[in-house]
This record gives sequence, C-alpha cells and structure tokens, in this order.
Amino acid sequence: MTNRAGRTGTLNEELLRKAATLQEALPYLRRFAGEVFVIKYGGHAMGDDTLAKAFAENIVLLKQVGIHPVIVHGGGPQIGRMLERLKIHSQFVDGLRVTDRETVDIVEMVLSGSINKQIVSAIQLAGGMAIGLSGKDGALIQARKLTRSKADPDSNIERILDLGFVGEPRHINPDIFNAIDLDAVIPVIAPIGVGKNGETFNINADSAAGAIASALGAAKLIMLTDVAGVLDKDGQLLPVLTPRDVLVLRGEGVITGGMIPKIETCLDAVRNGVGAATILDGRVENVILLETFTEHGVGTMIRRDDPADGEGG
Ligand SMILES: Nc1ncnc2c1ncn2[C@@H]1O[C@H](COP(=O)(O)OP(=O)(O)O)[C@@H](O)[C@H]1O
Ligand SMILES: CC(=O)N[C@@H](CCC(=O)OP(=O)(O)O)C(=O)O
Repeated sequence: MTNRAGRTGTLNEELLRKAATLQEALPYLRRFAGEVFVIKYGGHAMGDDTLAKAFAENIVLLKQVGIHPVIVHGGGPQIGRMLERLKIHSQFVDGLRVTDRETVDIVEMVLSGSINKQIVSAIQLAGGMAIGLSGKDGALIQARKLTRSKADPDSNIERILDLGFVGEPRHINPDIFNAIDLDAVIPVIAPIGVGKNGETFNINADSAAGAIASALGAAKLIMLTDVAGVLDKDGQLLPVLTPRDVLVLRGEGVITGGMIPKIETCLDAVRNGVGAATILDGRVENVILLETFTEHGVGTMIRRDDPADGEGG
C-alpha cells in the first residue's frame, strides 16, 4: 500500500512521531489561545536568512493558532558594526552601551530603521501582517535616564556612572495597542524610548521587552539569544532558576555581560505577573514552537522563589 506521503508499507515511524507531536501540542493550543506572548528577538539570534525566515514562520504560526505575538527586537551587534564603520567607539557597563548624543542617533537609525523593517518584511513574506513601531510611536515606551552606581575597588565608595542617553522604561502606554487590531496585527517594536521632553533614549531590548510583557499581562516572555540558556560554571544548561539561584550565580561571577539585564528582566517580569519567562537559543530552528508546544520546553525558565507560584507553561 502507498500512503499519501508516497511511502509504501504501513504508516512509518516518522509519520507516527509527527502525529504524536501534534497530539502533544493540543493542550498548549487550548491553553494559550487568546494570550499575549512577548518575544524578544536579540541581535545575536538574528543569524542568517534561513534562521530569520524560520523565526518569521514560527511567529505567523503562533498568530494562526490564536496567540498574540508581540516582538521586541534588539540589534546590539548590528549597532556595533555600524559604529565601527563610523569609527565611533562605545563601551559597556553591565551589558549596557554607554550612549552619547552622536551614538544615540546611530542606535535609533539602526534599530527603528533597518532592523525593524527587516523583521517586518520577513513576517509579511511568511504570510503575517506586521507593523513596525519604535517606542516613540504613540509614546509607547516612556523612559527616564538610567543611572548605575559601582563601588570603587580601592575606597569602596559607591560612584555614580553616567551612561549618557541610556534609558529605562518608566511607563508603557498601551494606547497604541488599543488603536491597532491585535487580533490581526503583529507589532514589531524597536527599543527606543521617549523622555518627558521628547528626548530619545537607548533602551536595552531585554528591559523594553520585560516592561511591555508586564504591561500587557503576557502569558510568556521569551528571550531569544545565542546560547542554549543560562549556563553554570561548567557550561552546563540550567533549566530552572529562582531569584536566590541568580544571586548566587552573580556572586560567583557566572552570570556576566548581556546575561545580566536579561535575567534581571525575567525576574521582574515574573514578579509582575507574567506567566513564565524563558531564555532560549535563537540559533535553533523552530525553538519557539518547541518551547510553546512541547511538555518540557527548552532553555532556562526563570521563576519566582516559591516553586508553587512561578511556574509557567
Ligand atoms: N551564565 C551565562 N550563561 C549563558 N550566557 C552568559 C552567561 N553569562 C554571560 N553570558 C553571555 O551573555 C550573552 C547573551 O547576552 P547578549 O550578548 O546581550 O545577547 P543578546 O544580543 O541576545 O541580547 C551570551 O552570548 C554569553 O556570552
Ligand atoms: C542600552 C543598550 O545597551 N542598548 C542596546 C540596544 C540594543 C539591544 O539591546 O540589542 P541586543 O538585544 O541585540 O543586545 C545597545 O545599544 O546595544
């Protein structure tokens, strides 16, 4: 007998596995229909054209099964390359780019200009309807200047570090989401904030995604990056982390650089009522589908201290 897949014999193992996968997905399809997922698409996860296409197709699939994906994107490496071409040097403090006036213009151009529109185009090509926004549009991401303090290693005195035009979300204005039809549209948001006097702020994309997830009461905050998740000192994946675990890992110097704002954001999000926050490897094709529709998920899930109340899906 030849089945419709053109194979002879009884249904082969591959087809049976596919059926089992679809069956496994069913409870999640029911559970997440109508829910908002905020997906942070990091600059390192953007990779090549094949990955970008798979990302867009995953997002459109989520939409087609009734989930409302909201994309917040980064673009750190792309900003870095543009600054290099322009011979502008930038340095980082705790994973945040110190941003002077000249740099903030480049950041805005790269994020709201080229990267935002590339993602919009990829989603359109995959059959979705995407609208590109910056945090300035509809005053979506209202921001204030972010300051950091660091203890001087010699004197142990706390010193305030000026990061320039680096902002933190002060308020997410949901008006724009009410003005667009979220049932039809997939918003793609660049992490640019607007200050009280109309100033432009460079916001870490993780923080922007977390604030938007909290404001929308998202069921999931998914962070796509370029590692399997949070790794321990031996490079092994840590599947679940609580605030206590994070404190220990930071103290041991295991969590550094760009992972710091990512983890802090995930912790804030689950404390603010987001169902689950996960850090995933965006270099793996279909990782969003694996995380959403399989029993064990992938990557690292961040949850609140009490094991009874932080668990997501
Ligand atoms: N404990 C850790 N586990 C995994 N990655 C870590 C850890 N500590 C620091 N990192 C670094 O964090 C990076 C991810 O942050 P970042 O470069 O800002 O990514 P993105 O551009 O996706 O936001 C990893 O590539 C890795 O170099
Ligand atoms: C303040 C700050 O650091 N802003 C980031 C914004 C982009 C970003 O966060 O991109 P990734 O998610 O790809 O790292 C920057 O200038 O690189």
